[in-house]
Amino acid sequence: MSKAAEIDIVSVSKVYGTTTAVEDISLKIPAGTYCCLLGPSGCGKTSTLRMIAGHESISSGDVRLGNTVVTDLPPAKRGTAMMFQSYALFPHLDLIDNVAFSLKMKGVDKEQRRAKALDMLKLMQMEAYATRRPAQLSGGQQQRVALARALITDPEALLLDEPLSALDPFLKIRMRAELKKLQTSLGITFVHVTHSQEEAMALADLIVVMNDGRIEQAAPPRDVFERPATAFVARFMGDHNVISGRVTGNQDGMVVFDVNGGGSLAASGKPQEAGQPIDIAIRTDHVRIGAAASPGLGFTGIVSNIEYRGATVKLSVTGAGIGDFTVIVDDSDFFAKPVAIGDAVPLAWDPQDAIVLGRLHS
Ligand SMILES: Nc1ncnc2c1ncn2[C@@H]1O[C@H](COP(=O)(O)OP(=O)(O)OP(=O)(O)O)[C@@H](O)[C@H]1O
Repeated sequence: MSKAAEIDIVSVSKVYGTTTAVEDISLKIPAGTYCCLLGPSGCGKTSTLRMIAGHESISSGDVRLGNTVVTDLPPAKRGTAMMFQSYALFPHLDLIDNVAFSLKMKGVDKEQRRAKALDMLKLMQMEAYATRRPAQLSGGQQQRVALARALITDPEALLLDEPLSALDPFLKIRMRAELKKLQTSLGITFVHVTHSQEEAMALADLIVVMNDGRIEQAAPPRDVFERPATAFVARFMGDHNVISGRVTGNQDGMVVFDVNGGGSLAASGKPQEAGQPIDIAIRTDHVRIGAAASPGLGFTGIVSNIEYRGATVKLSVTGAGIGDFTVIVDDSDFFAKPVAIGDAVPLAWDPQDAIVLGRLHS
């Protein structure tokens, strides 16, 4: 196996006619990282992946793989391999010939390429199916063959475009674990495009959250979840309340702000100028039912919905200019002191749990 390479994306943009799909992004993906490009449909993640692969031209900027600038190199000369969403297997070829295909293109002789293809099928535990055709395989097996085919060139980086989206939910979780294991054992750089935050959290060493052609945050999963950089990231990752308002002052290391059309709250963050717009995030599971310890660290709202989820209960609350606030409480806490729809409940949180968010697009 070849070694992993760092991928360095330097001020890269992609313009299709009048659409800017990717706008001046810079990103370093360290060698051997499992990186997930995460974001909603149309945010530019596939375009970014295809520019790394060389399947899409780069409108401006550079991509470097290891020490080589690959911006103008064709896909086969980059040291990357791509696995497509649909797997793109050839229906008329058996698995050996499917896997051996790129070696055939490179002019490797038949015996040698078939032997290597069999090795790759062994790596993916598919050697018993070597003479079958793709249509005779399950979705998960087809995916393994597609992986074998991508890995046969000993790439320094494997690029995966929504690799799990064609699988049923059960298989998705199983293949997710297999992808992670494969990346760990090969040690090469993986870049995996997904719109599922759950998938990205489960797999990635580095999550790159994209929105509207730009990078909102690039950080390890726990940082992205615990310290979302922007309101977009907090909302996209889920399990956070985002509250917007305008700064009124700074007190005791807290920024004090008026909620749009509501009361006054405080959040941990650097001092800000009065009148500035502000967004803060509070994790839904870090909110308590009870009185706030000091002003600005809670509000009283009306329960608008209650959902039982087994281990937890989800409360929807409105109040103090906050239209839609979610509280996740442990089932035992909830049932020890249940509340009902229409009840007024005091909610509170600790100072460090109200985080001031950055504003990328303002
Ligand atoms: N070949 C193309 N020609 C014109 N516009 C394109 C082309 N490919 C992508 N786009 C546009 O560029 C933007 C980003 O697309 P891209 O496929 O990179 O996003 P994505 O985040 O991968 O979305 P999805 O998850 O839906 O694949 C979108 O607005 C899309 O319509």
